[in-house]
Amino acid sequence: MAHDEFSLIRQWTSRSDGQEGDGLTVGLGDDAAVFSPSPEMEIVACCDAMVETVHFLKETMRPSDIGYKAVTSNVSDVAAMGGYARYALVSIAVAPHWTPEECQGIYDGIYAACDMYGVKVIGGDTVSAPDALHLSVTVLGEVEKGRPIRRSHARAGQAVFVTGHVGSSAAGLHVLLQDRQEQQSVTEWSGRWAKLIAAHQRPVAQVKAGRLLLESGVCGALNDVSDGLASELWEIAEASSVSICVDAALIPIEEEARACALQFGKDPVEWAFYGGEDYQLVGTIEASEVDAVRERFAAAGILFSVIGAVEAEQTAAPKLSLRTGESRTALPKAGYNHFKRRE
Ligand SMILES: Nc1ncnc2c1ncn2[C@@H]1O[C@H](COP(=O)(O)OP(=O)(O)O)[C@@H](O)[C@H]1O
Ligand SMILES: Cc1ncc(C[n+]2csc(CCOP(=O)(O)OP(=O)(O)O)c2C)c(N)n1
Ligand SMILES: [Mg+2]
Ligand SMILES: [Mg+2]
Ligand SMILES: [Mg+2]
Repeated sequence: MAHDEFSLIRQWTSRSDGQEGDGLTVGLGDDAAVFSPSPEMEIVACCDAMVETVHFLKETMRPSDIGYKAVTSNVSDVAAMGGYARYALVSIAVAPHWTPEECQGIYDGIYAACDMYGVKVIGGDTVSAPDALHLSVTVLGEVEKGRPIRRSHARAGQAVFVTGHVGSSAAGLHVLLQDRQEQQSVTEWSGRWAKLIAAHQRPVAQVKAGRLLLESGVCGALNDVSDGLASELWEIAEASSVSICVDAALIPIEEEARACALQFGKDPVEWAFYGGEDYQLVGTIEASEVDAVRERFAAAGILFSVIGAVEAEQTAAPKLSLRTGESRTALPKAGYNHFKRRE
């Protein structure tokens, strides 16, 4: 890119001009940003990166999708603590095969997601990279003091639930990668699998669900689904020293994902447990409060499915098991893992 980084930064981030106010005393443009959290709240901080070839290819994501999803995955982590996001810091390392226009597209997606979640971009970093684009986003959010929802707070007897559908993003990715093999372009896919492709490219963080769960006061543990349902449930079970049993028939899998799996000879339950990137919330609630929580979710128009139960830890029994009819099988601790790939 034959540009200097200073003019590029100005170009990409001009939408952050004049953003001071409402707790932000120094916005983007100085050495660092300065802000105060709202009274009665504490700060929630997280950071997720996206790397070309690992998290996306030019064939699977438009530039704006990359920016949008990088913000979403962070807002989703804040939602999984019961909080809401307020500020974002964006670090981008640009490889030579990315044009300034494509990078502008990434920022269009970043700002689109930030507008949607009420987040201000207050800083970042711009550097060059030799061979792949890296995008790292840090989000700072807020949650009521002393009330963040922890993944270690699942208790035996609680019900296990998940919001929305799981497995759709993996289905969309499968279609996109199939498409790539057939040398088509992402933009040509608007037909049959559009919903699944959108689930992969433009996931939605479940902020409202997280807030609702915090306000209910009956949520035990909570995680967001980035690596797959199995991995997230394992994390909850390990952190809480409990066992979890889920029922295969109760896993909310979209009709389109089932049809897609059928077409490509894949297993939709496998996508749900081991696919990842759904950014739904999975957690536990007091069993006696299931109906009340279900009603709150219905009123908010959010899909809420009870999928299993928390059990006391038993050394001989598996941490995570799947009930299919009368039989019960152990679910391995697998899912997306950066250094260990599933066959
Ligand atoms: N390189 C790192 N340095 C410091 N902390 C990290 C690093 N990578 C991950 N973490 C922390 O480890 C925990 C688990 O990370 P991760 O599995 O990526 O969570 P998630 O799936 O929710 O994004 C988080 O608290 C995260 O902030
Ligand atoms: C080209 C391509 N191949 C594979 C994937 C699948 N994939 C990449 S990373 C990932 C897991 C989520 O990313 P991670 O960095 O682990 O996020 P975190 O768990 O930290 O939120 C998945 C399912 C993808 N999105 N794109
Ligand atoms: Mg992470
Ligand atoms: Mg998470
Ligand atoms: Mg991960």
